[in-house]
Amino acid sequence: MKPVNVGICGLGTVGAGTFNVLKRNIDDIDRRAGRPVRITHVGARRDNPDCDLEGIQVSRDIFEVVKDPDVHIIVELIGGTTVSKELVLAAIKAGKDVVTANKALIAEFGNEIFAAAEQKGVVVAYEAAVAGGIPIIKAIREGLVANQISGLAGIINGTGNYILSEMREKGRAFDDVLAEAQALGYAEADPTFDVAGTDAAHKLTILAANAFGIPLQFDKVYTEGIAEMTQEDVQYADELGYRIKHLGIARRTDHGVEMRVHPTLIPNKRLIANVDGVMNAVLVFGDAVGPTMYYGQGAGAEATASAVIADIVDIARDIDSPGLVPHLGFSVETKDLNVLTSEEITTAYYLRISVKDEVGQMARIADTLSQFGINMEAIIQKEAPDDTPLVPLILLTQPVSEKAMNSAITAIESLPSVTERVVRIRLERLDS
Ligand SMILES: NC(=O)C1=CN([C@@H]2O[C@H](COP(=O)(O)OP(=O)(O)OC[C@H]3O[C@@H](n4cnc5c(N)ncnc54)[C@H](O)[C@@H]3O)[C@@H](O)[C@H]2O)C=CC1
Ligand SMILES: N[C@@H](CC=O)C(=O)O
Ligand code: NA
Repeated sequence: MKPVNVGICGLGTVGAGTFNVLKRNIDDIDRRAGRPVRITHVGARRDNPDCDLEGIQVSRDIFEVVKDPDVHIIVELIGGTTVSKELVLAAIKAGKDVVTANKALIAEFGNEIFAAAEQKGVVVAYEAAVAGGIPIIKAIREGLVANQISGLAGIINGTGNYILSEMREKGRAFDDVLAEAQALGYAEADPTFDVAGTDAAHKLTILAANAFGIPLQFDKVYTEGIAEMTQEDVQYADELGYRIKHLGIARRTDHGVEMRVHPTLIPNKRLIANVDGVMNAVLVFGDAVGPTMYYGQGAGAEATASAVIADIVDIARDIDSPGLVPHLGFSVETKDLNVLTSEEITTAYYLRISVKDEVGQMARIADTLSQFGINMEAIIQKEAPDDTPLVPLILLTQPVSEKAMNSAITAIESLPSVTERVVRIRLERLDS
């Protein structure tokens, strides 16, 4: 069989991982692909000491890789959305298939990129862009094709989960764990993408499009990060039988689609509540299959390389008849499912309210909540910490619209006995 020639653009964490795993496992990969898969050209600003580039053409200008007539597949691993977009569109224009790990690029410009690829009859594959090594795109787009998917919830940022896990298990400081995640190659070039939830929002955009057959709509994802998480809330949640995880949630309701990313309390008996460290997990609810969960390493050089190479092999297998699976899983998209605003979303809540230690405060707060139709499921009152006269009240509510919760919190914060901001974290049972 004729070999398929691969050009890698970007030789950082994932680029080097891809280069080395492909080299290490080449015998099995070739047998699986049914033809030799060869890296013939690398585009990199500088050589990477982890990669032996002997016998491989190296260009400092990545566009030289696209111009190389012998390269069939362009692997974009430079990140960002400017040069990478130019590179991917140039590759498509040149009639080449593309593999990318770039979730920002796909979430923000995927509609345009896929349209260009379909017009040209080439493939843009992006398994590595969501949940690293977990084959979640393949699972949703192919394995679950029989199902109407009602929703999904995932831990889809390895850096964030690593930080939250280390804070909870070892009491480590946020910045210290983030620096370690950067050194391990988990974090984005700009780690605020991880911390502020943007990276998870990019991935959720892609998951929701594949689950529901809707266009990519990154700008409609409600996004909160993990920067404000405190040890205090992690501990109180634990006492109530919950873990706090940073989740991406997409759900199809009678009123529209929810797309949101935020810290979430989950009952600690759920499998997904026990996914720790850099591991990711995505729970998908299909009407025929029921709940299924996909678990694995969400970041890191070789885990991500695993997904990049899977895409390369998929393309190599179908090189003469590409494009059998639509880019976002559906051959016909629906534009009829509107995306709900955050105020329209209904969830249960964890609230931590610091009140002056005076008689009747708990009743006053319960009364204020009930004025907005909010029922409580649980309430605990803690001792005032040594350095403050304020008593923490911890409440769990029944599901309520965010609009009602916003109004209730404004009313509570205006009570004379409440002098600090109310902490709120959404709570999901994840049983359907
Ligand atoms: N690190 C991880 O665990 C994961 C990363 N990704 C994605 O993979 C992509 C690459 O990420 P990393 O490898 O972590 O980043 P990185 O920063 O380690 O590597 C990027 C490489 O591209 C090079 N580069 C950037 N612009 C270039 C240009 N114009 N010409 C030549 N080289 C250029 C940089 O010098 C660097 O070596 C990003 O889109 C990222 O979001 C996806 C999943 C996991
Ligand atoms: N920075 C990302 C890398 C993988 O997508 C993460 O931490 O999950
Ligand atoms: Na993946």
